Amino acid sequence: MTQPIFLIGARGCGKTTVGEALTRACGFAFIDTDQALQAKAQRSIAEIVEDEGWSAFRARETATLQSVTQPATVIATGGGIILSPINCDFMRNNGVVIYLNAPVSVLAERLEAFPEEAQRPTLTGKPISEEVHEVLAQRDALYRQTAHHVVDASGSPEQVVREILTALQVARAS
Ligand SMILES: Nc1ncnc2c1ncn2[C@@H]1O[C@H](COP(=O)(O)OP(=O)(O)OP(=O)(O)O)[C@@H](O)[C@H]1O
Ligand SMILES: O=C(O)C1=C[C@@H](O)[C@@H](O)[C@H](O)C1
Ligand SMILES: [Mg+2]
Repeated sequence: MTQPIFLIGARGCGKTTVGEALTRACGFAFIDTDQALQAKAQRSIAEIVEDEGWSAFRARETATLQSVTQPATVIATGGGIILSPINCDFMRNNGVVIYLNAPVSVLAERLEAFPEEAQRPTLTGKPISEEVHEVLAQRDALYRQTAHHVVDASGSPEQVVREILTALQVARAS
């Protein structure tokens, strides 16, 4: 299989961390849309949002997703990639989409330990755990609708990689 693998899910579910580990396990290349977008703009996401607003960031995100997609690549996306139906259709039609699903408590704990505000400017103005709860409630159904596979992302990165590989093997065998 050389179809691109798209990792989707909430901030802190581990798309970047698990994506890097997954590439080592399956020999694919790795691309992260947040990192590619910031490198091209030569600005952080917080700076882009402050200068241009969220809708301009979202337009850049769609362009980035399309430009980085290629075979044999694991693509870690931004947490809000599913807000655009264009992105959802694009990922479903051009690869395998995996939702890294983790409970609010796990997400909030990780984000509180490593907030990385330059990449994750606030979405609601609320404290992290409140924001994670509110945003996941709005987006969980979108992640599920877009994904071909839902994987438990609350374990270690190595465990999550194993779960992804199992989901892909089961899908290939059936
Ligand atoms: N499976 C895991 N076990 C323990 N810690 C993890 C795991 N996955 C990620 N982390 C930690 O949680 C933090 C957030 O992870 P990461 O940046 O990979 O999330 P993300 O899904 O890419 O978030 P974003 O949507 O903001 O890009 C990092 O500090 C990372 O080390
Ligand atoms: O959840 C979100 O809407 C975001 C998540 C991050 O990965 C970045 O893409 C950006 O901070 C927006
Ligand atoms: Mg990330």
